[in-house]
Amino acid sequence: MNAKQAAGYRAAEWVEDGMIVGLGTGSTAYYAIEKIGQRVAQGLKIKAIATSNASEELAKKYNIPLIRAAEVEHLDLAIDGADEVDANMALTKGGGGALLREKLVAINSERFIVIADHSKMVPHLGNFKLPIEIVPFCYEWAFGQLQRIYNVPIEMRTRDGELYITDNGNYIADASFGVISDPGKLSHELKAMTGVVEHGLFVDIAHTVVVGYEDGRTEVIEKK
Ligand SMILES: O=C[C@H](O)[C@H](O)[C@H](O)COP(=O)(O)O
Repeated sequence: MNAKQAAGYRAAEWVEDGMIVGLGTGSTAYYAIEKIGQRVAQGLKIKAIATSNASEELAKKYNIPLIRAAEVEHLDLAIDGADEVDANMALTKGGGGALLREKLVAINSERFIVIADHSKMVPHLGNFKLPIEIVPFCYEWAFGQLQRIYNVPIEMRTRDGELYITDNGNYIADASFGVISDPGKLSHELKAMTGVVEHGLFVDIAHTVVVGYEDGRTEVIEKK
C-alpha cells in the first residue's frame, strides 16, 4: 500500500449501488478506479463517466459500465486527484492535462471527493505550475496576454518536442505563480480571457479531501 493507493481505495468506499460516478484522471485516480473495478467484479452496480481517454480505457479494462452525459442529469459522486490542495480545499489540477473534463464532472457532482497523497497538501497554491487550457487558433495571442498581465514565467506545454494537445484538442500553458494569494480572484480573471478555455484552479468545488500516507493511513477532511 502506498499513499496514493491508500487515498484512492478509501474514497472508493463512498461508491454505492445505483450511483452515477465520475472517474478522475492520474496516478491517484488510477487506484480509485482499480478499487471500484474490483467492487464491480464483486457485484457493485454503478454507471460512470470518465474524465479522460486514459481513464475511459481503464474503466473498460475493469468492466465499469460507462454512460454518456446525455443519459444523466447529474452525478452522485466524483473522485479525482489533485496536484495541490490548500488549507481551504482549493485545488490546482491539470498536471495530466485533463482539467477541462475534470472540472465539468466535478461541478456537476453532488459530492466531489479529492484524493491526494500527503505531499499535495500545501498552505497556498502556486508552487505547482498552473495549467491553463487555451484554444489552438492564434494561441500566441492568449499566451502573450497571459505573460503581459501576470508577468510570471509561463511556458507552452510540450510532449516529444511538439505542443501538447489535450483530449479536447486544445493546448496547455503552464504558469509559475509562486504563491496564489487569492485563487478565487485569479480563477475568475482567467475564465474571462478570450482564448482561455479552462484553467486548473478548482475553488469551492471539493466537498471532501482524502489524504493518504505511506503507512496506509488516511485522513478525511470535510468542507466546513
Ligand atoms: O490532469 C490531471 C489531473 O488533474 C490529476 O488529477 C492531477 O494531475 C493529479 O495527478 P496524480 O494523481 O497523478 O498526481
